[in-house]
Amino acid sequence: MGQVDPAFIQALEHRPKPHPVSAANIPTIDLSPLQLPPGAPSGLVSEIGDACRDWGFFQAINHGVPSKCRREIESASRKFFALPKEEKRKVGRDEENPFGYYDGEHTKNVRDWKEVFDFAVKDPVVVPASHVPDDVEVKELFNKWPENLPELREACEEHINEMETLAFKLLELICLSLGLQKDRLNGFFNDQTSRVRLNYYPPCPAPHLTLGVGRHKDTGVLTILAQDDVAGLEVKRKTDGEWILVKPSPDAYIINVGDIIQVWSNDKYESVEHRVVVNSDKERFSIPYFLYPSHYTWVEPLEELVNEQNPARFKRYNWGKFRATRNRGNFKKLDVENIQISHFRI
Ligand SMILES: O=C(O)CCC(=O)C(=O)O
Ligand SMILES: [Fe+2]
Repeated sequence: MGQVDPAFIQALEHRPKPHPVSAANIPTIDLSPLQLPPGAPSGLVSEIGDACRDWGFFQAINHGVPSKCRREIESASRKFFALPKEEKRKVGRDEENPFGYYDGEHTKNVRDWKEVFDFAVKDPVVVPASHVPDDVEVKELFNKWPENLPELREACEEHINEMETLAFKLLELICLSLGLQKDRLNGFFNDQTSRVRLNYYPPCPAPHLTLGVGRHKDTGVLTILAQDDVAGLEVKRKTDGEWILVKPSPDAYIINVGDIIQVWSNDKYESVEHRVVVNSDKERFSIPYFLYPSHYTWVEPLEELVNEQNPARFKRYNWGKFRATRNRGNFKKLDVENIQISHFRI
């Protein structure tokens, strides 16, 4: 324990189990029916609906993303994190702009054993100037790219294009599975605030005491994650609360529904807790793409999905202000719990 700063040490009940459950796995869904002509019969929509309802997570194969694109961003990410700290800090995150490199993130007030590099899908992206509810001012945020690694920017921009296509296909499938028109949600993304994170989890001398990312739920609409061949992601199984280690599968993407889908669907699809365990000898890389709506979106249960028998379970909240409030907590340790959708529960 002496080797690790106490800021990283998890409370006893949150430490990783020595023998995680890995016999079970999240559902695997073959997306190749998306290549069929429209209207062709397939069980895809109900498979997606079942996975979203029962797990909140699934693994997508035959997703149509070229493996070259995946290899290029993975390789550029490795090169970036291998740079000296001073180089990485040249594109460091600051209180004004949350994009770029950062190695001090806290999840639920415990420091994560990781380094990250964040960038927005739209550059610049428009967000609220502050978390203060009455402040209507907005600001533009620009991505920061390392000058000495131009291939990082190229690979990331290619990745964004591929992920965007996949994200909107998945969103259509999720809409259909909820009985909605397939484009029902598209209007929320006109000024989308989506972002991508490169995660680097260095080997850790005390993996039994720390986490790469503490338990959390993703705040956005959905997340598309590329993980490398080192296991680390654990998903909380809905049936019994057990942490399930997701087995890496080359080329697959791991999809999970975020808090916004939970609210839109009025709890039909829950945003499920997950975390990342680290290990003492292997480094691990992962790349989540977080699909986020326009900052001015008011998130609330969709009117088609509420009625007298099933009234709205959440009050509406403003997405941009929610994120701005959350970003304060990620940047420094706060004395209060981070903002959660549960605070808007009716
Ligand atoms: O690294 C992973 O496998 C997951 C990371 C994650 O959950 C996140 O960044 O929100
Ligand atoms: Fe996450």
